[in-house]
Amino acid sequence: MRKKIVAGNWKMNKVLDEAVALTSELVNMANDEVQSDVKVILCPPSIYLTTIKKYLESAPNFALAAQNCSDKVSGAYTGEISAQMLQSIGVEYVLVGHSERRQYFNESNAVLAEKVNTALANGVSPIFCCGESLDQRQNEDYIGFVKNQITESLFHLSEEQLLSVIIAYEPIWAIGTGLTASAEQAQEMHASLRQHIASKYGADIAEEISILYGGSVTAASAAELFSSPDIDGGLVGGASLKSREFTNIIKAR
Ligand SMILES: O=C(CO)COP(=O)(O)O
Repeated sequence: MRKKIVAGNWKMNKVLDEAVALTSELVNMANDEVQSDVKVILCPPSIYLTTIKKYLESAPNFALAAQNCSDKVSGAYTGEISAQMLQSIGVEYVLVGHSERRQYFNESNAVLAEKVNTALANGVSPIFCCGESLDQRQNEDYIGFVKNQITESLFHLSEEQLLSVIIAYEPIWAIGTGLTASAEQAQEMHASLRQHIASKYGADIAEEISILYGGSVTAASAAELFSSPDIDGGLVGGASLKSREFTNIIKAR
C-alpha cells in the first residue's frame, strides 16, 4: 500500500509571522477535520524550518521538507545548506530538481543525482521532481524526456535507496499557470514512469514508490487527480499558501 502524500511547496513566499500563522492554521484545521492517514509535508523556506518544526509537534502526520540542498557534503560553499544540516534539525525530506531550480540555477540531471546521493546518505528522503516543458510536450517524446530525467538522476540507486525516494511529476506548463494537467494526462505519465521503474527494479518496487502530481493543483481539481490509480498525492504550490484551500486539498486525498 503506497503512502498517500500531500506536500505544500511555499517557494520564496511568506515572512516569519505569516509562515507561523499558516502553519498554526493548518495544524488546527487538520486536527479538527482530517481523519485519513495522509502524510502532509510542508516545504517552507529553509530559514523557517526550525521554527515551524516546533509547531508540528502536535501534528504527527505532518513532516518537513527543505526546498533544496547542496550537492556537496560540506565546506567552502557560501550560502549553501547541506543534507547533513537538514538531518541535524530533524528535517525528513528535501525537494530535489524542482523545475525552477533546473531552470534558474542550471541544475542538471547529473548534479541532481549528487543531491539525491547526499540526501540519502544523511537519511533525508528526496522528493525528486521531474517534468516536461510545453514545447517538449508538443514537439517531442515527452514521456521519454521525463523517463530520462529519472534514469539519469535515480537509476544508479540500490532498490533500498530508491524506496526512500518520492517522485513528483510536475509538467512545467502546468506550474503556476492555472493550467492543470487533466487527470488522464497525469495518469498517462504516472503509469509510464511506474512502468519505467519496473523495467529496472521490478514490478514490486515500482508498486511501492509514491508518485505525486504537481502543477496548478487546487481544491477543485484535487479529488479527480487523486482518484487516478497511479497518482498518490500532490505537490502543491500557490494553493498551499492558503490554509483553507490546502486543507481541502488534503481532505481530497
Ligand atoms: O511547482 C509547484 C509545486 O512544487 C506547483 O506550483 P503551483 O501549484 O503554484 O502550480
